[in-house]
Amino acid sequence: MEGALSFFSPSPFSSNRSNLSLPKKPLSQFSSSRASIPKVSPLPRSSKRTRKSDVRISPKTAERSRISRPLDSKKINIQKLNAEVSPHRAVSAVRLLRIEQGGAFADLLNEKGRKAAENEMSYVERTLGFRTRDLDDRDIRLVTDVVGGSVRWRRYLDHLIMSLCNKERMFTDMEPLLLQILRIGFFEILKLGMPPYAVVDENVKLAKAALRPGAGNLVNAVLRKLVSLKEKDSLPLPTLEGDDHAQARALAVIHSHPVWMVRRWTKFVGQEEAVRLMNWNNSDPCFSLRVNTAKGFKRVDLVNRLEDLMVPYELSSCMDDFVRIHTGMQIVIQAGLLKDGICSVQDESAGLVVSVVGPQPGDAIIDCCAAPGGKTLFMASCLRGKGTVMAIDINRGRLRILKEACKLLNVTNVVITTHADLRLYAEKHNVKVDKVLLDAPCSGTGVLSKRADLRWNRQLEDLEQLKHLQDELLDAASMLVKPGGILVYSTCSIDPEENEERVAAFLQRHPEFVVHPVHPYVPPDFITDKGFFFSNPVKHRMDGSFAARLVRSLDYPC
Ligand SMILES: C[S@@+](CC[C@H](N)C(=O)[O-])C[C@H]1O[C@@H](n2cnc3c(N)ncnc32)[C@H](O)[C@@H]1O
Repeated sequence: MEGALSFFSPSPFSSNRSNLSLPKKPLSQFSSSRASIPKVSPLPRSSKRTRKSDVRISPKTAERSRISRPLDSKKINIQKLNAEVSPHRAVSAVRLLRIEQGGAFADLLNEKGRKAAENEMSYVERTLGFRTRDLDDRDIRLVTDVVGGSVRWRRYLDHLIMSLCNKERMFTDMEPLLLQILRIGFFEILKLGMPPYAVVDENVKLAKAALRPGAGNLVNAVLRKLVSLKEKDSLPLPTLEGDDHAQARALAVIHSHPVWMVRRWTKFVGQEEAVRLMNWNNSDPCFSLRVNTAKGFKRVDLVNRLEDLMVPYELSSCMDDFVRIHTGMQIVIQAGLLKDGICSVQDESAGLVVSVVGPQPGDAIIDCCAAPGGKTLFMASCLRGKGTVMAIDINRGRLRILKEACKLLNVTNVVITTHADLRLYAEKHNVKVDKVLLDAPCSGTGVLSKRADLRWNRQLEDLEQLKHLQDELLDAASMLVKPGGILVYSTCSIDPEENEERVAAFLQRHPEFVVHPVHPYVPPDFITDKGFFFSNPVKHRMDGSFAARLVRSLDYPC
């Protein structure tokens, strides 16, 4: 579970649709050609070939699209400015292209907001050969919404795009940039409710400028077809019919998830609950802030700052140091609340896992898979300067982020970082401590609302590998627990095979451990009948997390 705000963590920008200020021009100004919707027909063979070469990115553009260091903004040639194309669409299209090529995350604009925006524009220039005007705050919000949303709704959008192309080949052969532009247009019309003809017009302009006039015509035709079908309320979406598999496929399109996830959740919790979960995953993420007590701040200080900034908040009902905000994260960032170490972005579910560990001043704790450090930092602040948290992680880059965060939050005096593979570390070192947290690598199915692209990066086959790794890491972590000490196993997965089943398998292999029910540590609403902690995204309106508290018996020799 990644609780700390970092480049790897979810974008802190709340996707706040109610804050969207839609294009201010009257509709009529955008709808230059409301004439009949051209039919998108397959091209004749000969012209198709011509067109195909036409639609491919030229070698020069392809070269530009190669992902490398962004240009120095000072060297930018003003002649490359294209004032016609809307900045958020150009940036979104290039960003989506980079995500597809594996060169970027969906959650893009972190606390370095302005700098990130400048970098994004450099990528636009490299890829498209022109810049647009700079992104303003509204554009940044739009990029966040459009990129996150287009990634999240990809299966749904692609189903519709494919249905509106007359031939499947036309969709499968579509050049990547053109596909991104169509996804943006479909998402803006169907999910952001932007004025449709403005969306058509603007995306046509982008396609013409970024590709060629023909691509603009195609975007025009397909988007207008969409607008017409939407107006008639007859979008070509699958219906819930047939056997379980057919229904899962239909749900996977309608709610834009992988079929395997739909099938799995339907099996575990039933179709209705699976649909609720998918709706949650598709909803705008809500963020929580943890006040940094290690720097002497109290929750009331954070609340006062939020009130000054007019950011609406809710006090967490289950965690004293936390507040929830649904909107206004960008304001929080710009006001420097994170940069100044007043608070961190951390989901309450991650905070509750720390409650299960129950760190007390004077404890010696090992956080086995610690980076980027959300839980390490919270545990460290609970120690109030007495005791230690050893933060182990195999990933050097993520560990570096953790170290920086320790400095920012003033907890370097109690945190020791160790770059190691936990399995090797546990074998080589005879260290035994009071409390060990293993926040294991997992499928992340509890955090899909915040991690827009995660659902597409996970395969069913990954589960087997993950389960194997989780078992190995549990065995290693158990070696670091002193007799009478505590081992907390946690994940940000909602899958029983990564949670209860891993604990059951561990207890079979390690009779020296028993389950210690989590009743004293978290509210009753979060406790399973086996005494584990579990936050259910639908029920608790937070990320899904699991934690088991295991105690090493005093009677077994180490
Ligand atoms: C779920 S994340 C941990 C999130 C972290 N606990 C937090 O709250 O910010 C899992 C971490 O396990 C680390 N990891 C994976 N395999 C590991 C291994 N063999 N030894 C140590 N760390 C490992 C990954 O690098 C990743 O940072």
